[in-house]
Amino acid sequence: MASPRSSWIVLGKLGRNSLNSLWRRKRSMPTTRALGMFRAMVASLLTMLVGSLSGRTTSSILFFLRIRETCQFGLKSPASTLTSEYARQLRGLASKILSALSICLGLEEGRLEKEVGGLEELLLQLKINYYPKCPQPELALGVEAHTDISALTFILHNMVPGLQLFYQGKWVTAKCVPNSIIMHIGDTIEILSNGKFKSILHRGLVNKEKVRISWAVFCEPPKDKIILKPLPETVSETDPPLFPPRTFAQHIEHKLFRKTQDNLSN
Ligand SMILES: O=C(O)CCC(=O)C(=O)O
Ligand SMILES: [Fe+2]
Repeated sequence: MASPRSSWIVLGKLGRNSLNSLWRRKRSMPTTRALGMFRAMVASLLTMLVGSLSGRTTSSILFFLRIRETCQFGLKSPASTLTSEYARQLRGLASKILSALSICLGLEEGRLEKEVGGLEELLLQLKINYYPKCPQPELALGVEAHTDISALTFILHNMVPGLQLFYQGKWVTAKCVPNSIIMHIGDTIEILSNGKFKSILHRGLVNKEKVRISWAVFCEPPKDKIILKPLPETVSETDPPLFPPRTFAQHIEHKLFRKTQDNLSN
């Protein structure tokens, strides 16, 4: 496997070159998709601009891509080959981790993998987070506290601290360990395991001196095909189901609705 270090260099290049490449290839793409991508990028850049003009330093999602689409765009650069290789390797890693988690739950090895859609349906999505430098980091928040909706999330970053995890009632800054990859368990696994594995609450902070960039790959089940609910083996009389059955799409909707309600009541 390409080492995490070489992978983030490559992904960094992808982040920098993607606007140009997409512009160049825009004509050969279906118009609606090209427009969609373009709008998303303009929105991200505007967020950055408004943030810096108003003195409010925000983090920006600079880019949001499906890895499979990246490959289909056929970006003719070493980034395209390495990015798809990175996706392929991550997919293998996800399988191994899902096997280990299944065994921990007393399930058959391939069970969780099957429950999240198997090889065919599990979707890998890449999101690049760009955190601008901020002279007063205590007044700004990059990515607000959340849990990931994914089954698993894999993160590489440019070795600038900023990721924090809510652990034992406190925010703890994740160490920057060279040549390592960060993995989160997301809501999907929390639901299937009936809360035996926790989807970790985390956030991203801006840094006073350095730009921070992170590349997060979310491994997600299909939106509508699968009903997510605690697996029967994880439920008992003393361990009743903690989550109602919902598709992934319904789970996202439920989270957004809850967030809106929370905001309204604050
Ligand atoms: O920037 C990071 O390290 C984490 C970002 C994150 O939590 C996310 O994109 O969901
Ligand atoms: Fe996250």
